[in-house]
Amino acid sequence: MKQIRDKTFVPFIESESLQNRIKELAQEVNKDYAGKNPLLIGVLNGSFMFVADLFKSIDIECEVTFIRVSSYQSTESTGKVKQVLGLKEDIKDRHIIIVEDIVDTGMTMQEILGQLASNQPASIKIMTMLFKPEALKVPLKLDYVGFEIPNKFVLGYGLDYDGYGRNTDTIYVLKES
Ligand SMILES: O=P(O)(O)OC[C@H]1O[C@H](OP(=O)(O)OP(=O)(O)O)[C@H](O)[C@@H]1O
Ligand code: HPA
Repeated sequence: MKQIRDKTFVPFIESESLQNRIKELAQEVNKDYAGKNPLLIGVLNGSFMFVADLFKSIDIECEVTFIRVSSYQSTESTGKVKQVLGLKEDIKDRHIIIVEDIVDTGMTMQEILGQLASNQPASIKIMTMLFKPEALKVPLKLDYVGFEIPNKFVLGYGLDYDGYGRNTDTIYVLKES
């Protein structure tokens, strides 16, 4: 069990399962993007651990960068998605893979997609480590999904509760009271 502020979390996805799945996702990228020099765009903060582990298992020519968007406070979405910040690279005619830790309502990803698509990339695909199908509020095609999970608040391996709890190699879920 793990206590973060006022909430208790229990183990949900162990490190070994996570790492095995990440290696499989990297193999898919190696196969799908050979010779295409893709640009991985990680969405900060949550994706930083996932991107780091994924990137180490990608062995084709490939670049990585990060953008920032913040929409969550506490354990519920505020529904307000801010602007995408920090993209310095020219993505025109590039093959883009957006890498997220989690797609929950999908609002963040919808906003990112819209803003990146307006820069005329050659292609855009989405990779997310976790996906909550029951929480999705907007139509989204997710190209690479690590794990589909129930609509429960999760923590760890980059995911936070009010900024805390990101620093674990296991993913935890909020304990039912
Ligand atoms: O599908 P949605 O309902 O839009 O939620 C997903 C977003 O929420 C989290 O980010 P958050 O805004 O918490 O910022 P953080 O990555 O800095 O923790 C997560 O990293 C996604 O970006
Ligand atoms: O379940 C979650 N946990 C942490 N951050 C999140 N951002 C969207 N959903 C979640």
